[in-house]
This record gives sequence, structure tokens and C-alpha cells, in this order.
Amino acid sequence: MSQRYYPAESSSRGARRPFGRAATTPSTPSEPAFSDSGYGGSISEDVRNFDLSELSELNEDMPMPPRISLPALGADATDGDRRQHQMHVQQMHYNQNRVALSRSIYRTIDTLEGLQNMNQTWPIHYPAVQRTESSPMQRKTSVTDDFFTPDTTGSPSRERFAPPRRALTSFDRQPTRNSRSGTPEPRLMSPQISQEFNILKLDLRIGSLSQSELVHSLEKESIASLLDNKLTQAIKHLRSLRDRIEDTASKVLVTGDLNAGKSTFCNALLRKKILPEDQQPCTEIFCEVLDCRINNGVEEVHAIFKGATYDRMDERTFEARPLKDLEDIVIMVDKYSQAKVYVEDSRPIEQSLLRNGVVDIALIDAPGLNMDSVQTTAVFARQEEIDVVVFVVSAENHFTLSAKEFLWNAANEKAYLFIVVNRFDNIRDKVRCQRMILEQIANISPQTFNDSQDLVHFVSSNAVIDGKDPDKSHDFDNLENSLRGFVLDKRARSKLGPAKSYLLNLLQDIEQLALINNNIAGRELDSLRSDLARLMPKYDESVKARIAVSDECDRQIEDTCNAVYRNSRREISRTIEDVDKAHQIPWRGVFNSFKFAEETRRAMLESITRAVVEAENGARRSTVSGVGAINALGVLHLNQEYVEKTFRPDFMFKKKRDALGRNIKTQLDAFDFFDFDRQEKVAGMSMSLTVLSVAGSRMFNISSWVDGVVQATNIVGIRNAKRLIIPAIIAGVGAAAYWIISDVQRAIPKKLAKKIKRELAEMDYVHQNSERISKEVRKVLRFPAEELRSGFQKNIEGLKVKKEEATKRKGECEVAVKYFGNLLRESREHAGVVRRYDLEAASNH
Ligand SMILES: Nc1nc2c(ncn2[C@@H]2O[C@H](COP(=O)(O)OP(=O)(O)OP(=O)(O)O)[C@@H](O)[C@H]2O)c(=O)[nH]1
Repeated sequence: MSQRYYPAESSSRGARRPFGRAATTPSTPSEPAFSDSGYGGSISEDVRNFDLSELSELNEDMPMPPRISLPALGADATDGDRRQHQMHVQQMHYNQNRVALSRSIYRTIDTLEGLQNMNQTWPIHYPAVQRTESSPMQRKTSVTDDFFTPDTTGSPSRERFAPPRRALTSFDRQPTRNSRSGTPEPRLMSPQISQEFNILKLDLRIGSLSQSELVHSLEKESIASLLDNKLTQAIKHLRSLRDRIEDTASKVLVTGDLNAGKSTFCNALLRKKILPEDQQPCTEIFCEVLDCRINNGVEEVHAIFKGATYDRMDERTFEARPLKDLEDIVIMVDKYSQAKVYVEDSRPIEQSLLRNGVVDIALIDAPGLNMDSVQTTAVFARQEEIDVVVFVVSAENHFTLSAKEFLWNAANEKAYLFIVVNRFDNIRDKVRCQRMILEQIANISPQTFNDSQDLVHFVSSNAVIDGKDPDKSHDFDNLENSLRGFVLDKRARSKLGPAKSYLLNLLQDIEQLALINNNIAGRELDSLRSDLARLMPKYDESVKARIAVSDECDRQIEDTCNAVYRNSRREISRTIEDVDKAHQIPWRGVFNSFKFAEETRRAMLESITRAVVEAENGARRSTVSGVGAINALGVLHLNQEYVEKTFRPDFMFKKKRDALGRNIKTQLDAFDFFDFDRQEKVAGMSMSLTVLSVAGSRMFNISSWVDGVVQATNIVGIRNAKRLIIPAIIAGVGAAAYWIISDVQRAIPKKLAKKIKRELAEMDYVHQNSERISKEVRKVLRFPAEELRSGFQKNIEGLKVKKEEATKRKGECEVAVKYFGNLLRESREHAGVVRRYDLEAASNH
């Protein structure tokens, strides 16, 4: 009857297509109904081909694709028609939600990848947040609060940072597992899901440091890198959620004590003896029963080799064997890890469990629980693909220790738990048995006990296939309907619920990150702008000041050196000029005249040296004040950045003066004792003195002596000459000797001074020394001047670097402000869209 709405073939395909496409895309009969991923045939391709530009439509207040209404049922519709109709409506809503969630997942992955890229260029700030014990959905503000002050502009970037709060999902409003009030939906609040409320929370617990302490002790880059890992994990998780919601299959794990009748129960559900049943425990590996259409319609067993990852297309991973071999396979625990059992369920789709036209159910028959297998089965039950756990317990044995342990764990971890009390036919006092078992269930899983009407069933599985006892079959039909409803009705929430809540929490985290980073980037941008406004004129001023100060230094050096040169020259010249007056050597008679001459010479040179030293001292004083003036300029313009070097004036003029002094080689000679120039002036033109003068001047030269005599004879006549010559000679010699001797004391200083002056003039002594002194001064003054210049240079370069860095950072902040502002808007709006996905509607129809 239901074929009126969904022809058998297209209905199953319709279940795997995004809503709306099934109606527009004609299905091809030859198209494989299932992909290799088991049930496959998902909407993944359609969603992957989804054009991102379509996202704009999600921004509208229309979270779901337009709904298609099914034609109303006629008055002649049977119960079966109505049930089938209801299932199709559920499936339709389920598909709408599934497609919408898939789109949201892709959109969020895109957002996270963008965030990762941003994190590379602008390391994302991570808030040091802690949750309060009392309110796990609220984050506490902490040290980052100071970034946020009341906004007067109203711009999103200046929003006051409110304590981050988690989005209110439909689950948020539910009471906790142990809560007694409100509509209980505790099975959806598994610890794993609630942990995911902190999706982007970094695990920073190291040693005794708290998270907020660590956030501050870690480098921004380290946080960014940790966050990057977290984003990668979130993207990975989103992809697995997407795979999960796109998987149309639902897996039911059937487990329980050894020999409780699990295999018999599975066979009863299939209405076929597929799995081996035995008095002895026999199932030792997990057997998954699937519709054989997945396996191209071939009924067979794929015994998966131990350690291999099953791939239906790769025969190296399994051994294909006929169904009849299953009996042997289930005990070959050393060779096989699992068996995939492909069977034909030829019942009409409203009766079939594996192929019911709405959802594809796979039954997994687990090995019986014992102390060894309880952990393995618990791990298996935790797998994401397991939507429902059916626990089979023997009415005769009740719950063993292993059973209780498993149920305690499963009740905590699994969303849906279904308990089948089997072998009820063997119980005589059925009421007492029911009461006792329900009491035990109340202790083990209060939630299952609360819903025991739907979740706990007392049946006899072995009576179902032969159908001899209609009462027992009826009980089993009830169980089957409950189980089917349980799987189908709750599937939206079991599959889509986690994706929705994960998305909401993730979007909430993204929103918080966007808000915080938008604020921080905005504040940083403001501060950079004011930094730049301060830096620019400071930089220009510094450049100008450097030129002015450099000129000032040059002028200072030049003035000081010129003054030093002039002063030195004046000082030394004056001393040399008066050098003959400088000596104070006492005259100790003609016989000590040589010693007198020597001491006089030394005294004269010493007085010149003293003058040079005096000039140097004057230069030192000028240098000290020059250095002081330059240092003052440095302190004035560079403040702390200018470091004054200690100046030691006594270190100046150490070497060159001595070298120059050694160059004065003034030596004594005989002429230094006589001043003939003066004798000529005093004696006039008298003959005798002339003769004496001539004779005196030539007295050390014999040929000149003879010439002098001949000359004198010519003048006075030979006769007179003969008479006068002797006394004249005697008188002349005497006078000359007397004069010479009496003039030595005066002649020596005069001659020496003259000689020294001449020598110094030849050496250009005055200029040389003045030049040397002023050069030394220039050299000394250049040092602080260079220091000052390099200080300025450093200062300017520092300002330039700061300016460039601030400009670059400003650009980055502008990008960040825009990016996080958009991200904030987008994540809020997207969270609103996701929040409006009404998963409840799918199950309430
Ligand atoms: N009387 C009665 N016997 C049952 C019922 N269900 C199963 N049995 C029998 O119980 C025995 C064990 O059944 P199985 O289905 O092999 O039990 P199992 O839990 O799969 O066993 P293992 O997987 O080996 O632990 C078989 O002989 C079944 O015929 C039932 O409802 N009533």
C-alpha cells in the first residue's frame, strides 16, 4: 500500500538523497543502491557539490529547505498505510534536517579553515576562561576583562565582553540525567556530548598552574599553535559527524549473557534462521547481519580476517563463504575478528527490519558476555555507529555480574538501551519473574526502568519463527514495533542531535573567539593609531634635530679648535719672542762662560716648553668645555638614550710634544760667546779697531791674518806702519781681548736667543705646535660628537623601525578587525540558523 507514496526502489534511494533532489532527479534503476561503505548511497556527493553561494539563502530566516507535503491519506487507509505514511513523513523531515545540518557542517568547516588561515597571520588571542562548577554552560570572565570597556560607539568591535555563555540547544533545556523534573531526555546527555561543550577549550593543565596562569605564561604563538591543533581536531570531528549524519544506516547491537538467546532473538527479528543457535555457547565473534542488496544481492558471509580493516571490494580483507558455513565461522575466533552476513529479507517493507523503506538497520549479534568479553563488547557498544543497544537476558538466569557491569556502563554512555528478557516461556510464575527483573533493572538503569513499557520486553524468541504460539508471537510483535519505533523515531536525535549540539557549541566558541579578537584587534588598532600619530612627528623632529645638532657640533668643534690654535700660537710666539729675557742664570765669571751658555740654552728651551705646556693646558680647558657643550646637546635631545662617556683631559698631549721638543737641536758653538755686531757699532771706524776688528775676525785664519797686515800697511804707509804697528797691535789685541771677554756674558743669551729663534722659525715650531694642539682638541671633541650623531642615528632608526612595525601591525589589525567583525556576525547568524533546525519535529510526526 505504501508504494503509493514511495515505489519500493525509489523509496530507499529517496532516503539517501538530500531532500528536494529526489523529486527533481529521476532515479535510474541500474544505479547501485548502496555504496561500498556498507550502507553508503549517502547524500555526501550532493552536499559536496553544494555551491557555497547557496549559503546566502541560509542567512534568511529559513533554516530548512521548503517542506514537501505528502498527499493526505484517504478515508479507506488501513493502519498499515497510516504507519507507513507516518514513517515517510518522519523520513522526509529527517532528510530535511540532515541536508541542512550537512550544509551547516560544510559552512562551519569553511569558517574553521578561514580561522586557521587567520591564525597564521594574526595569532588568535585565546581567553583565559574557566567554568564555574555551578554553571557548566557559562564561562567566567577573567584576566581578559580589562580589554573590554563600555562601548559608546555601538560598534560590534567595542561590544562589552559579556561572560561567554553556551548556546541554549534543545538539550540545554533538558534536565540532567539524574534530574527528576521536566521532560526527561537524559539519554541524549552522554558525558561525551557534554564534554564537547568545550570544543575549542585548550587543555592547558600542566603541573600546578591554572589555565589562566598558563595562558599568560605561554607565548601568544604557542597558544595560536595549540588553537590551530584544536581547530584541526574540530574540522576532523565535523567531517566524522557529517559522515555519520549522511549514513542512512542504523546499527543495533544485540548483546547479553552467554546463551541468553541472542542469536535466536536476531533470527526471530529476521524471521529466518540465519545465525547459529546452540545449547552451548557458540557465538564467539561479532556477526553483523545486513541486507544482501549491499552485496549486489548475493547472500553470503564475509568472514573478516583478524587485524584486517574490512573493505567489501578487497577480498584480501575477508573470506567470502556461504551462509551455511556461519556455524563454523562464529567459533573461528583465532582466524576471524568479525563476520558480515548478507541476507535477503524478502518480507514486505513494512514488516522487514533490514529493508523497511525508511531506515536501513543492521543487526549485530555479539558474543555472550563473560568476564573476558565484557570490556570488548563495551568498547564495541561505544562506537558511534551503534544507535541502539539491545540487551538480551535469560528470564531463567536474570542478570549476571558481567551483565550488570555492562549495563551500568552502557546506561551511562549509550543513548538508547533496550532490554529483552528472553526464554520467558520457560518461566512458570511470570508475574513474579517480571517483578524481580524489573526491580533489578530499576537498580541498574533507572531511566530504562522509567520507560520500561517501551524498553523492557518479556518474550520467547524461539517461538517466533515457527509461529505456532500466537500469544508469544504477539509479544514479539510488540517488541519489534517498539524497537522499530525506537530506532526510527529517535534516530533524528540520535544521529542529528549530536551534530546539531556540536555545531551550536562550536559556533558559540567561534563567536566568543571572534568577539574577543575583534575587541582586541580594535583596541590594538586604536593604540597603534595613537602610537603612529605620536611617532610620525617625533621621527620628523628627530631627523631635523639630527641635522641641527650635527651642525652645532661641527661649529662647536671648529670654534674651539680655532680658539685653541690662536691661543697656542699667541702663547708660544710670545714666549719665543722674549726668550732672551727668560733666563735667570747667574754669571760666574768668564771661566764658567761655557757652563753659563749651556744653562742659558737649557733655560731658554725650557721656557719655550713651558709655553707649549701652558698652551696645551689652555687647550685642555677649552676641550673640557667643548666636550661639556656637546654632552649637553646629547642630554638635551636624546635624554636617557645618550650615554656620556667619561672624558680624561689628562690623557691629552701625551706623545707629540716630546717628539717636537726633541727636534730642537740648538747646540753651542764658539760664536755664541761673542757678539761682533755690537763691537763694530761701538768702535766706529778707527783704524786700530778696524785692524783689530779685521785681525779679530780673522784671528783663527792665518792667510787672512797676513792679508790684514798688508792691508793695514797700505793705509798708513810703510814707515809709519813700522813704527806704529807693534804698539797698535798690542793695544788692539789688548782692547779686543778685554772687550771680548767683558761682552761674553751679554753675547751668549743674545746669540743663543737669536739662534733658537732662527731654528724654531725654520721648523715652523709655533705653527706646528699650535696645529698639533688644535688637532688633538679636534680629535678629542670629535668623539662625543660622533657618539651624539650615532645616538641620533640609532634613535632615528629605532623610531623608523617602530614606525614601520606599527604601520605593518596597523594593517594587520585592520584586516583582523574586519575579519573578526564578519566572523562574529556570521557565527551568530549561523548559530541562529542551526538553532532553528527542529529535530523534534521529525520524531513527533
Ligand atoms: N525455551 C527457550 N529457549 C530458547 C529461547 N531462545 C533461545 N533459546 C535456546 O537457548 C539456546 C541458546 O540460544 P542462542 O541463541 O544460541 O543463545 P546465544 O545467547 O546466542 O548464545 P551465545 O551467543 O553462544 O552466548 C538455544 O538452544 C536456543 O534454542 C526461548 O525464548 N525459549
